[in-house]
Amino acid sequence: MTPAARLQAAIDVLTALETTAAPADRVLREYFRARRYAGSKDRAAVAERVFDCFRHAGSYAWRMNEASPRARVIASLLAEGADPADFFTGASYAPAALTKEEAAALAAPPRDPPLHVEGEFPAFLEPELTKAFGADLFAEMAAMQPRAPVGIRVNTLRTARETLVTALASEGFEATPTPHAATGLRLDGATTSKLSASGLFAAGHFEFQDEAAQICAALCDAKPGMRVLDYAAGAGGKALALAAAMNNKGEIVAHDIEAGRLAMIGPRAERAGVSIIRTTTSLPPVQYDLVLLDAPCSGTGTWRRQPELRVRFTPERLAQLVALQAKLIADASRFVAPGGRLVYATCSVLPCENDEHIAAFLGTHPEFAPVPVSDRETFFHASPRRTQTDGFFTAVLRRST
Ligand SMILES: C[S@@+](CC[C@H](N)C(=O)[O-])C[C@H]1O[C@@H](n2cnc3c(N)ncnc32)[C@H](O)[C@@H]1O
Repeated sequence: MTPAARLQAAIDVLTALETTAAPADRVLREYFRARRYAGSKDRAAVAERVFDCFRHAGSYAWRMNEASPRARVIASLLAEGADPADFFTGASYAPAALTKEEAAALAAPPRDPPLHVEGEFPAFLEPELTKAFGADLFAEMAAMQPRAPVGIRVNTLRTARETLVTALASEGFEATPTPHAATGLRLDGATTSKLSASGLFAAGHFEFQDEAAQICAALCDAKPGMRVLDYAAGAGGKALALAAAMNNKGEIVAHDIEAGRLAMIGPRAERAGVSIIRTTTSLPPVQYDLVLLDAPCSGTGTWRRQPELRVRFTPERLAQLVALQAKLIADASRFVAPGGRLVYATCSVLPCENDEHIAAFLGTHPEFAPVPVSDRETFFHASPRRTQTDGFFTAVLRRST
């Protein structure tokens, strides 16, 4: 593909993403499956451009007075010091020549951007993000821009962290132990597709999981022999981490509203050597030592990995999620036995999805009290800037009676 054809491909993919809720990497895969002539360098260049246009969606649209995929791709060229007119020529496979309006926008001097454009976040989130980060807002938003490193969780049922570091090195992967999670490794230069092709992955020596999610699993303090309910287990990322912490002894009930997600747990558990997880979409009224609610959320903590979420998120979706989370906390809490713990977690950095829910829940459920996560913090607040992980929240609550 010519450089100009790659730009047209990026415009096509960004346009397709305007009418689907599918993740950007899946849409990219489908786009190139139908275009076998594109080589790996073409695919990488188009993907890089698409993600860049999501990471900088606000400032690119501001620069061009227009948020269309084409306008954002033009602005992305400008940002890298190229002249868009050299590529937007209308030649075969190249994007159509610049319009008069586009040329005028490019010629105009840059205007001072408003706060949300400078911080590259949706305007409606400004109050929430300001509440979350205060004076650090811009620094926090800047830390959410670069691509995240690959994070893996060492499966201690199969191997030890040091052993896996050595084994990965022999396959050409450089892995560094994570500072906070005892089971974590960080691989700055690797890709998930290369790592998942490794025999070590097939043999269940590791799972893909960011350090923040591993810290959340550690805060659950799951012990061998416990009875555990993972109330929104999805494909089982946390349930598998809990099973390893429990040394595969005890019982984990993995519950979710979506049977399709739960179905992914079986093969993952088998690979990991885990036999204590049972999946279900309906729960009898039985109580557990530990109930984890890893709630559906905005995913604002994962913007580094899924930059398209910045553009796709709406006030209506946030309101729906907040209402659902409040209901799920109350629902999940009924399954906690006296003396047991409820752990609430999200990969969101917004107080309305995190601390505010817990404050409201504690106000109406005096039988629950927080168990501080450290000497400094009652609840765990992670962010790329604070903890060099994804953004994440965890609250641990103990039930007295
Ligand atoms: C953040 S994801 C869970 C991720 C999972 N714990 C992991 O570590 O891989 C949230 C899950 O909540 C589930 N969910 C949404 N509404 C639900 C409900 N009413 N009851 C139970 N689960 C629900 C979704 O299907 C989704 O799998």
